[in-house]
This record gives sequence, C-alpha cells and structure tokens, in this order.
Amino acid sequence: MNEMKVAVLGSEGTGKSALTVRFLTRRFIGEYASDSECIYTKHVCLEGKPINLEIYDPCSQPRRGKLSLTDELHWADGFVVVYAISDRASFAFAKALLYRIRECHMSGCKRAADSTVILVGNKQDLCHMREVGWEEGQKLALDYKCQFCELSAAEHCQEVAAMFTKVLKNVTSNAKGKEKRRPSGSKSMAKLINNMFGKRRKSV
Ligand SMILES: Nc1nc2c(ncn2[C@@H]2O[C@H](COP(=O)(O)OP(=O)(O)OP(=O)(O)O)[C@@H](O)[C@H]2O)c(=O)[nH]1
Repeated sequence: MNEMKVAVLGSEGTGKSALTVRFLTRRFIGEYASDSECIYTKHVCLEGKPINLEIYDPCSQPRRGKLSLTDELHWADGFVVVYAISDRASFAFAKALLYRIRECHMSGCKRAADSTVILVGNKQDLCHMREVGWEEGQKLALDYKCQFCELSAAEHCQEVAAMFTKVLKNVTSNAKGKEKRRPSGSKSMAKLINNMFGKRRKSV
C-alpha cells in the first residue's frame, strides 16, 4: 500500500483542524483543542488504489518562537498552507511559510523539492469580513508556483475533499517521477522523526 504524508500549516485559528476533520469525517465541528498536535491516519482510495494517508495538524500555539519548519519539511510529501480570508496577518504568515518551503527547495532539501503545495484561503463564508482579496491569494500562489483555492471548511464539504484530493493526486504524480531516483528508507526516516518528536496519532 502506498503511503502519503500531508502537513496542514498556517497560523493560529485559520481552520487547519476544521479542514482536516472536514476532509476525514465530512463533518464540521466548531471548536477543536488547539494545545496539541496530531497525525491523523486514514486509508483512502485514490484512482482505485489504496493509500495509507497521514495528515499532520500542528499545534500552532507559539511555534517555539520562530518559523522552524524543518521537521515538517522532512516529513511531508505535500503541504496545505492555510490562511483565513478574514485575517490579513494569517495571509502574511502563509506567505512566510511558502517562502520557507521554497527556501528549503532551493537549498536542496529533497522532500521539499519533491513535494506539492496548495495555498488555501479558508473561511470564505466570512466574506463580509474579508481582509484578503481573492486576487491577492491567486497572485501569491502564482509567485510561489503553487496551487490556490478559496473555500470554507464550515460550508464546503465537497470543495474541501476536492482540495485534499488534488494534493494527493499531485503527490502521486510527483512520486511516479521520482520513484527511480529515491532510495527506499524514507518510511523508516519518517517513523524515526515521529518517534523523536512524539506526535500524537489518531485514526479516523
Ligand atoms: N466561519 C468559519 N469559521 C471557521 C471555518 N473554519 C474554521 N473556523 C473556526 O475558526 C476557529 C479556529 O478553527 P481551528 O480549526 O481550530 O483552527 P486551527 O488553525 O486548527 O487553530 P489552532 O489549532 O489554534 O492553530 C474555530 O472557531 C472554527 O470553528 C470556516 O470555514 N468558517
């Protein structure tokens, strides 16, 4: 069975857990504990093939004082970078995340170079409180050569599923291209990293 790892990143309160739980359970739950990080595991079927999917939903309570993505960059195959359209500061944070992912790519971090990224403007239902325009999100995604969508974890079940599916499909096509290049062992490395950082696991 194939394995895929996706990290959902973004500043506090942007809806990372809401998006993840919406995708995994199809439900929107208003409040989530935000003092712990989780790796959710789920078996999904992608284009007829079974995938063992892991989704990392970090705790965004002070990230050890600085933007240190090293663990995630080495762990994930794909990234969902989330901001809230009603929160300009979260957009700036998303930009900083995209910069870090690209920086890691440029410096030859294999994982980031092979990974796929989507920028997500969440809370589209709060358009009356909008602080970040759709065009700004689209432009940022173009600047960083990643995909982009706006949606609402609260209201859009199908769109959330489609967004994650897009990431998984891109990861699959990247993986096909690099299959011959990458030596085996990434799985055990990921397990080692998980053990080192003691992330909690939840099966959905
Ligand atoms: N209106 C609206 N509220 C949302 C949406 N998505 C999440 N929220 C709300 O935003 C708040 C934060 O959502 P979370 O999913 O906990 O956000 P998070 O990014 O995981 O937060 P941390 O764990 O603190 O980093 C909660 O009150 C959610 O109900 C959305 O699409 N629309």
